[in-house]
Amino acid sequence: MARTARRPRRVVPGVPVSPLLDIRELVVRHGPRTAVDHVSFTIDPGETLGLIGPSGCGKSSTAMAVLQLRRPDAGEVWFDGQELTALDERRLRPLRPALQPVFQDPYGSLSPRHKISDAIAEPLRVQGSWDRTTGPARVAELLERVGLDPAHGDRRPHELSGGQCQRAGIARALACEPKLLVLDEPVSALDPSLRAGILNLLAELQERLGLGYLFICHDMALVRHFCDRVAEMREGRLVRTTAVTSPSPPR
Ligand SMILES: Nc1ncnc2c1ncn2[C@@H]1O[C@H](COP(=O)(O)OP(=O)(O)OP(=O)(O)O)[C@@H](O)[C@H]1O
Repeated sequence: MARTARRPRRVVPGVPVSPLLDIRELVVRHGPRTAVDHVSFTIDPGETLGLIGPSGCGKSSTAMAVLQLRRPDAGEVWFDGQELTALDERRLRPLRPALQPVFQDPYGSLSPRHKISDAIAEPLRVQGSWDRTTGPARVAELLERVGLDPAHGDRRPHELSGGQCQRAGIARALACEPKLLVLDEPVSALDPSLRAGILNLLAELQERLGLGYLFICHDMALVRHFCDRVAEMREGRLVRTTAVTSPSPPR
């Protein structure tokens, strides 16, 4: 894998940073099975926390609860100073755009029937920020921001490569002006030659926009390469959280 820029976070000494995301004693059950068992962690603005562990240890269940796509069975999710777990759906709705997922399967995250430009415009329409005059230029700007030609907006997902499609998915997430991206194995389905490009894009967006990332992954080398801290899960529990002190050597 080509070298990916992991830049040190801009932290002003002596100035405390309030966490963007604060997960407290999170519990998610699927029927009798406890998938997430009293998990706690924080993510600061501009920070990347890697969440790693074997298949079935509860990473995606944690992600779904963070996104509030699955309400947890116990525990608290605090985001940007608000307790999401205390809000009903009506009060949660305006906060949802700030928490955006990017999933593993780039084709599965976009409707096969719709043009890429429509997929990116949809969150703008839903939020009521779509304007027929300025909207298309905003979509073009988002496509350019993720390294796509605005002409790609006229294509459908199957007419793009996996890497281009993942970039379009990221553009759609950015349309919501998020503060946190939940990246669930965002490069695992991609050809290794495309992975560094997506990771570099994510690093650049984080630098520019100060986004927090929850980066879910199976691959410890990749997590150490890309993240500021690493949280390890086993059988639903968080077994350790460690800071990544120095970037892994180039391969
Ligand atoms: N909708 C569901 N219904 C029932 N059980 C589920 C459901 N989703 C997950 N599980 C179970 O909960 C446990 C945790 O699954 P989860 O998908 O969160 O783990 P994961 O670490 O993300 O796994 P992977 O890396 O394979 O995606 C597993 O035992 C899984 O079988």
